[in-house]
Amino acid sequence: MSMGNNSDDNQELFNSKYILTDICCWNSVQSVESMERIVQQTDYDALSCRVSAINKGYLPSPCYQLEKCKYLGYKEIHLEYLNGLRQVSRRIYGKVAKSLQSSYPVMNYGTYLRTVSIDTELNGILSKIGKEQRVQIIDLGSGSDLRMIPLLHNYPNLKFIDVDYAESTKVKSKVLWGTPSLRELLKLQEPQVDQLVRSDIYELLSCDLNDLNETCAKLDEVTDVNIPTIIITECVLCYMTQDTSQRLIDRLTNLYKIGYWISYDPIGGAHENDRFGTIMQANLRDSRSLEMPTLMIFNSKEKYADRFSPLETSIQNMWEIFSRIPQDEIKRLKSLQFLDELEELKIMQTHYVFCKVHWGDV
Ligand SMILES: C[S@@+](CC[C@H](N)C(=O)[O-])C[C@H]1O[C@@H](n2cnc3c(N)ncnc32)[C@H](O)[C@@H]1O
Repeated sequence: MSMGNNSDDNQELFNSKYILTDICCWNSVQSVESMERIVQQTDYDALSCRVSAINKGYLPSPCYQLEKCKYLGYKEIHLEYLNGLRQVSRRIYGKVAKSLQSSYPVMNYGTYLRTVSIDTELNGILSKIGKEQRVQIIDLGSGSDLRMIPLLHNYPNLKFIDVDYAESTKVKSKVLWGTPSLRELLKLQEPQVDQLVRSDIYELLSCDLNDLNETCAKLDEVTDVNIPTIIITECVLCYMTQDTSQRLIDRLTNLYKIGYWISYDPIGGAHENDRFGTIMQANLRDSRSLEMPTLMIFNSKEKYADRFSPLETSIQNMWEIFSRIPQDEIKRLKSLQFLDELEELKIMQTHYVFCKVHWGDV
């Protein structure tokens, strides 16, 4: 078994606490809403988790994000975005603020781990490519993520494309445009009626990733298939079906000649006594009518990575990544909040994976 302690007691703890709050921070049953809207709302959780990790000092990480990635103004960018969001939508801001109230240390650790892992990997790839040749990042299901801002600042040869449902991109577009500092950092042009903000270095695309033709047609307009391309799916493939996610992977890894894919997702757990995935699915279904169709299909690291076969792939669970954090950084993390649930952190983080894929040269 890959995940250590798996007792019923621990699973019940998860049932009552972490699984519910990790993905689903408010409890209203939303059976009347379409699945698209329900999935789209998971971005508010991701944003509130990030803001919580910033408020408590987990992010930005001095050794990973500041020293290695040279991210400047990380906290300020997020607080400005949050302020902008309050102007654009009191409803969404209220949801984000509400879920901030239920942020546990294990969740802050989880947000820290996923964020620094992706940022460090992105920085490593971009440094390897250098600043001479053009490169592009496509963040599929980007939600409110703001990592394009420090990356675009540090890499003048980079173009960044954020992709999400129309509702998400509309809100993000309004917030970015309505916040002068962010507008300036991204060199944004004023959006035309019914259009999204854009600039030479940044594109915000609205499309449903399940609609492959629409997605490829829109990407075709703003990307170059011949330059190195980094694709990010952070907590996104888990909301798609096996078929549609596989078709997306196959199509994009064929389309872009030189590519890197960074994917982060939960996995259900493969051991026969492992109830993490089934409890998570039940909680999501009951509390939000939300489905993760492949959680139990790609339930191990090996099965998750297999989706990218035969490409060069490496995959780790987040507990493995946690175990390699330098002692100084661990000491810093421990000073932020009292974490008495190390076993729970281990169970949770062995059920999240960080997958890196590469194809073509460079
Ligand atoms: C849990 S949030 C993660 C947001 C961001 N990647 C992050 O980690 O902060 C999932 C995001 O994926 C988007 N998403 C999921 N399925 C999608 C689809 N079929 N088409 C477009 N966006 C999708 C949602 O709208 C949401 O913004």
